[in-house]
Order: sequence, then C-alpha cells, then structure tokens
Amino acid sequence: MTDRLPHEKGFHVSWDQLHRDARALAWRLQGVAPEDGWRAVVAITRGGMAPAMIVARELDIRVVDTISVKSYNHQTQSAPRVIKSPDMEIVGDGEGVLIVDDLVDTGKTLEVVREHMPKAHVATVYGKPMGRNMVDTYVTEVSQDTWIFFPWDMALQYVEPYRGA
Ligand SMILES: O=P(O)(O)OC[C@H]1O[C@H](OP(=O)(O)OP(=O)(O)O)[C@H](O)[C@@H]1O
Ligand SMILES: Nc1nc2[nH]cnc2c(=O)[nH]1
Ligand SMILES: [Mg+2]
Repeated sequence: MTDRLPHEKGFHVSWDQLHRDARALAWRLQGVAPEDGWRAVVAITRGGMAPAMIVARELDIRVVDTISVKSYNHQTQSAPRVIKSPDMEIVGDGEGVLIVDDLVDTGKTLEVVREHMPKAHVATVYGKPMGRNMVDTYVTEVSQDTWIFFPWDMALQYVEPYRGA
C-alpha cells in the first residue's frame, strides 16, 4: 500500500459527461496524430475500455487491444501487476499506438504500462497532479485529494427532500 492523501472530495462523472470528455480527448489526439493516423488503441482495463471505445470511434481506429493492470482494491492501492499483455506483434514498441485510460492518479499504473510500450502516446480523460508527468494528453485535472466516481460504479437512487413532510 502506498501513502496517499485521504480523499476529501468526490467528483461524480455521469455517462453523458464521460462521453463529452472522452470526445474532447479524441479531438486533442486528432491534433497530435501521426501523418497516417494512430495504428492502434490499447485500453488499460478495465476503466480505460469505455473511453478507448469512444476515442477509437471518433478517430476511426479499428485495431483495439487491452492491457490489464491490477493495483486498486476499492480505494486502497498495492503494487501494480500486469495480468494480461497486449499482442506485442501488433503494438511493438508502441510507435503510432495510443494507450487510453480513464484517469491517472499516482501514475504507477502508467509507469508499468510505459515499460511495455515506451514509444506509445499515453492519454487519459482525467488526471491528478501526482501522475500528470506520466501522461502525454489529458482533458480535465482534479486535485489529488479528490476521488473520481465513474458512471459504471454508480446508480441513480432516491434522496430525501431537504424539508420533510
Ligand atoms: O495512477 P494510479 O494511481 O496507478 O491509478 C490509476 C488507475 O487506477 C484505476 O484503475 P484500477 O487499478 O482501480 O482498476 P480498474 O480500471 O479495473 O477499475 C484507474 O482506472 C487507473 O487505471
Ligand atoms: N474510480 C477511481 N479509481 C481510481 N483509481 C485511482 N484513483 C482513482 C479515482 O479517483 N477514482
Ligand atoms: Mg484502471
């Protein structure tokens, strides 16, 4: 487990917001694409899968692979482990390849992923200051003491009105 600030704030992201932010990410990535476009997208599972799908759709990238890195159990972090690698025949050293994740926090996940594909372009939708240097392109920054809640971890539920009957 690593020392980290407690999460004092929550940043709740709806599907709609995620879609808009992932499209904004795709727009930026379009601006820095190699001349003949990105060769492939590698999603960091599981959180990178929905953003990677949206980016691949916007940029018409048909080759999509995954790398699976496990480090968090709820909000507790341990040393990241690669438990599934992408097809190295496709991604090679990462040249022309986009790596997509939902967020960077401490940057430890991306450190491990970058070792696999050193020349890849790393993109996340959200970022926190500690991991900022591990990302080439991202859209929205939140403070280090904020926990981001994604739509796949939430459900709509009834709330009591402020003033009861
Ligand atoms: O920058 P770091 O401190 O390494 O944290 C960022 C990673 O943590 C979360 O994944 P998690 O390990 O919770 O797995 P999941 O994507 O399967 O939910 C998130 O999706 C990033 O991949
Ligand atoms: N959902 C979620 N997963 C994370 N993994 C590391 N930081 C975060 C975060 O802020 N939110
Ligand atoms: Mg993840």
